Amino acid sequence: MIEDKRWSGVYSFEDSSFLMEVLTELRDKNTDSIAFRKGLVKLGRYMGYELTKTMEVEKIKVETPLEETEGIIVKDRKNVVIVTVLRAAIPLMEGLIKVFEHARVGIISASRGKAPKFEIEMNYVKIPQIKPEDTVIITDPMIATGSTLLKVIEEIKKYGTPKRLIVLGVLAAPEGISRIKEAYPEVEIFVAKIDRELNDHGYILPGLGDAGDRAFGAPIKLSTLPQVHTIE
Ligand SMILES: O=P(O)(O)OC[C@H]1O[C@H](OP(=O)(O)OP(=O)(O)O)[C@H](O)[C@@H]1O
Ligand SMILES: O=c1cc[nH]c(=O)[nH]1
Ligand SMILES: [Mg+2]
Repeated sequence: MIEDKRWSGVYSFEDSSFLMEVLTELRDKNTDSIAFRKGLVKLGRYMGYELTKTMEVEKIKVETPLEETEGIIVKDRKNVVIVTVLRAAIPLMEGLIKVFEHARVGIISASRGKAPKFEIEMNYVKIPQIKPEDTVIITDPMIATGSTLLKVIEEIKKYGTPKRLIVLGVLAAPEGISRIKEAYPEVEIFVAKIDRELNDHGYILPGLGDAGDRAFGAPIKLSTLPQVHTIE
């Protein structure tokens, strides 16, 4: 993992050829949604594993069948709250929870409106109580304008003050990172890669497109459905 010099507490995994290969598959426009979801699960799992390297460990004694020896436990692994931002973070969370199997899980729905306002609709929030010993990991694959995460972090803070507040994503734009770090300097950000910029519609370049749509298919507005059935 590499700390980006432009901010403090912002890390990418560009030094991991394995993670960069998974990211390359996600970027590819020909990758279908099955492979896309699998890629996100993989990234969640292996970025979660990398994250454990930043956690406090405690030395313990362990009895093998033959003799006593030294071992360790990663203390903070047991005090994790994963907050999943719908929709695109679902597969990422599936991978992450394999590393943090004790995690309590919060779910927040967030949907970003169109440019230039990027208003965030957030109407489903279920978050467990956050304790001082907790590490909160917010999972959202894309940090674009940062509007979604600013609103999500503001909400999460109502549930308690954790030991660490971490954002774990796949791609980020510098604009989004700067907005989050300005508002919440204590938040740590871990992403597979920091991309170049945003386009006029708020999409990350070179990016991977709309993560939610690529993982689950593009939603349609009910009003555009042909009225083939009537419900009596
Ligand atoms: O940093 P921002 O500019 O706020 O954009 C990032 C958000 O956009 C996407 O969600 P989207 O609103 O597309 O919802 P979806 O996951 O249901 O597709 C993505 O999953 C982030 O939550
Ligand atoms: O590039 C982007 C920006 C926001 N949300 C996405 O899914 N992709
Ligand atoms: Mg989307």
